[in-house]
Amino acid sequence: MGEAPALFVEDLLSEHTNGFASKSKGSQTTTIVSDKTYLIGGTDDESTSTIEVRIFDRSTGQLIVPKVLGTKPKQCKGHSAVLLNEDRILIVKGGSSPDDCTWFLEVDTKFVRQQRESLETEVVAWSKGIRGEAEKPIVISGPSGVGKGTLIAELMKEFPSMFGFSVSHTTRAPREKEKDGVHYHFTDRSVMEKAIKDGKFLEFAAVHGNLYGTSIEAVEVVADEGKRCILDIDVQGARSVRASSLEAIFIFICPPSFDELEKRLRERGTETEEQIQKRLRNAKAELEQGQSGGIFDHILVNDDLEACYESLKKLLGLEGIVSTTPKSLSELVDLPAVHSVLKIDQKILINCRPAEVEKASKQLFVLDVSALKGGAPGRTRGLNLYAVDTFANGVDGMKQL
Ligand SMILES: Nc1nc2c(ncn2[C@@H]2O[C@H](COP(=O)(O)OP(=O)(O)O)[C@@H](O)[C@H]2O)c(=O)[nH]1
Ligand SMILES: Nc1ncnc2c1ncn2[C@@H]1O[C@H](COP(=O)(O)OP(=O)(O)O)[C@@H](O)[C@H]1O
Repeated sequence: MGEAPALFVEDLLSEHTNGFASKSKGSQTTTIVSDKTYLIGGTDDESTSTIEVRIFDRSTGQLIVPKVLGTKPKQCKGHSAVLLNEDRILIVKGGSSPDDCTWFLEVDTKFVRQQRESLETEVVAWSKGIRGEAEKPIVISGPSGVGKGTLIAELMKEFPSMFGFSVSHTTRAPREKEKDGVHYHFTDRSVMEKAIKDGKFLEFAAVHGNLYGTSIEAVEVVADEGKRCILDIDVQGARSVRASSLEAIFIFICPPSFDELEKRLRERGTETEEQIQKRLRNAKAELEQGQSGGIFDHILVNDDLEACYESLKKLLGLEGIVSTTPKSLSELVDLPAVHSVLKIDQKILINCRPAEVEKASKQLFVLDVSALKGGAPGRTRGLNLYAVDTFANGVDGMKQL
């Protein structure tokens, strides 16, 4: 009996690895997607702290260094690569913590195709894999002074472990109480324009005479904390996000009347008269566009603040929910550097060599990728990782991590 399950898996792997998974040589993997070969990691340049990507185009014989979007994964001791659905490569990092071991290199997803067209160059995008059901981001729009910031602040105060704010970049000057990196990343126009050109932004728009934009990193930072992302962006930005591959819930906030909007804006006391006039002029168009359909899933009227906040909580399914702390992943084992992977339908078997594993009972993991959601820009959600206990007397059972 003894080693049977482990041997069985080894046999499967040695028989099929070349057919399903990528070839691995040292710390580099090569994955073939139509006429391109993706070379991941293993560059001779010791100075890079992240996993590098190059593409060998077999039709032209050229080696291309693509534009890489998204936060790159940090170097690791060894990784495996598996092609999924012809549009993304799953990377399983060895020697990495459980919350950093699964990454996706998107090579032909909708987002990558869009970016390839707009940046007119070869593009790939990294997206970190997140286990479990992280909820869709929430986009909140509405005219200046309607109460977006107030409602978001209440939500974050009541559910601090559930929501995280996407900190936008802007070229406008900070208000007295605004902090750089908390309310906005206050930026020079030339710096922001360059970052936009480099593909670092999910969306951007000129609003009230300034440039505002959501960086890909702003959304990723929130997902990495295991939180649901809230974006406070204008109608043009909401339209861009709607057209992008970021799945989100879109909410438009309306004032009870135009006079009330003007009153709130004046009483806030953060703008000059000229700025107030500009914001009120723009509010007319925003209200028309916001309510005309096509962009927003929900429209809320912010008349009485408490009533509006309750409606917001209701549509987000938060009624009667008490804030919880995210589950800690620290008790899970790290994947060893030496491991092999095998794709069977939508399940990836990750086999860890017994000698490398601290706990011999956890030498086989199953990564279920059948319910993937999201992806670049942002994280890939819905991963399911199980450890299969392979004790001496056989497969002992599956334990969800
Ligand atoms: N498109 C876009 N709009 C943004 C972004 N950040 C903020 N905005 C919008 O820019 C507008 C002006 O924001 P702000 O100057 O903070 O003024 P406020 O709306 O009066 O508080 C608002 O409609 C915001 O929703 C962003 O990253 N992208
Ligand atoms: N329902 C409401 N009734 C009265 N005042 C409100 C209400 N909601 C927000 N306010 C106030 O209106 C002003 C503008 O709100 P704010 O959240 O800054 O708007 P926005 O972020 O949409 O520009 C603030 O002074 C805020 O305290």
